[in-house]
Amino acid sequence: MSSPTPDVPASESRDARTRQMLGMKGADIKEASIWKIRLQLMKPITWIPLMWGVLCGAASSGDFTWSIENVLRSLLCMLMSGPLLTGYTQTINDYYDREIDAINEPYRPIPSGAIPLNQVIAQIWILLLGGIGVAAILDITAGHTDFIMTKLALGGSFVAYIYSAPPLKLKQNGWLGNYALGASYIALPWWAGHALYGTLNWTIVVVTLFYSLAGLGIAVVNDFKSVEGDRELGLNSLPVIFGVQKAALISATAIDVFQIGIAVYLVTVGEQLLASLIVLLVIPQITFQDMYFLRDPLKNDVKYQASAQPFLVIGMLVAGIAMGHAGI
Ligand SMILES: C/C(=C\COP(=O)(O)OP(=O)(O)O)CCC[C@H](C)CCC[C@H](C)CCCC(C)C
Repeated sequence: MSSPTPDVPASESRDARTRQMLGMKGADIKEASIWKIRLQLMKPITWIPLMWGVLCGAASSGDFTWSIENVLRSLLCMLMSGPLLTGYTQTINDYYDREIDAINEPYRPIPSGAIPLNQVIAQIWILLLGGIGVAAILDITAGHTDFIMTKLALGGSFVAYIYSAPPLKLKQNGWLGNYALGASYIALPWWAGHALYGTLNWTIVVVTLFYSLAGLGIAVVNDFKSVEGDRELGLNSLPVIFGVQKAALISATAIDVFQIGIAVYLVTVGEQLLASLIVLLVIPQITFQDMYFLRDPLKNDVKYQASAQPFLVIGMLVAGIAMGHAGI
């Protein structure tokens, strides 16, 4: 084990290492193995929502049963959506952001020169092909003749590409970029989980795209950390377009209204009990918005996410179970 950098306190150095392993911001560490650098590029912390989305989809299919085979297939699907395809997404995002990062976060793996560009490109291809390959394996083992998992993996990878790469670079547009983010964290893995066990249908597609508008609200919360930089670089995030306070209100409204919208929909399909549970799970989120986020979005964005998000993600699973139960 290497010792902490001499002029940095041990606890700070440990914190930087943990941040590096998870791919969080503030991972400013000088010496690390190339594998840790590769992992840092893949930002493991961001895999979690996409892996969770697969569970929600499996639940909404109504056809998941607890067998070793099904558990293994779920794990394979999570490997595809998390480490492989989200890892690809994050690596390609850092690749196309390398010039901006050289100004804002020069210690990141690419601008700091910790990994050569040709190795980054190789990593992008390996993760992309790995993700598509696993999707094809899932299709073959599930007997899908329409190769739905492969199509979803290809579609998701394409969205990830246009999110980060010019000329479209969706992330430059506050609405489009954040909706793409919301949909890829809620709808896409949900469809994958659903299609793995059942048949993906238009109702599930439309309902989860509606749910993704709550994801848009969540994605906006992440824009408060970089308002000044985004303004200077011409990135039209919602806080840049509307100002901090109004953008926070839009974000909180989207988060609450679209979750409640899902609860209303569930009532219409006869799932009153689980719909009420979703409404109950929105209440603490509103409380944290009032306590932290709306009072000072710039200071409390991370604290708000950490406090409120668990209630949103539990609500997603409840919605998945309700849809499965209603036979949608
Ligand atoms: C790169 C992403 C977010 C980072 O954005 P940003 O540049 O603002 O953040 P940094 O400050 O950290 O640089 C995520 C983008 C997600 C993308 C729109 C689509 C992802 C697609 C899925 C990975 C595909 C999954 C398909 C599967 C489940 C079938």
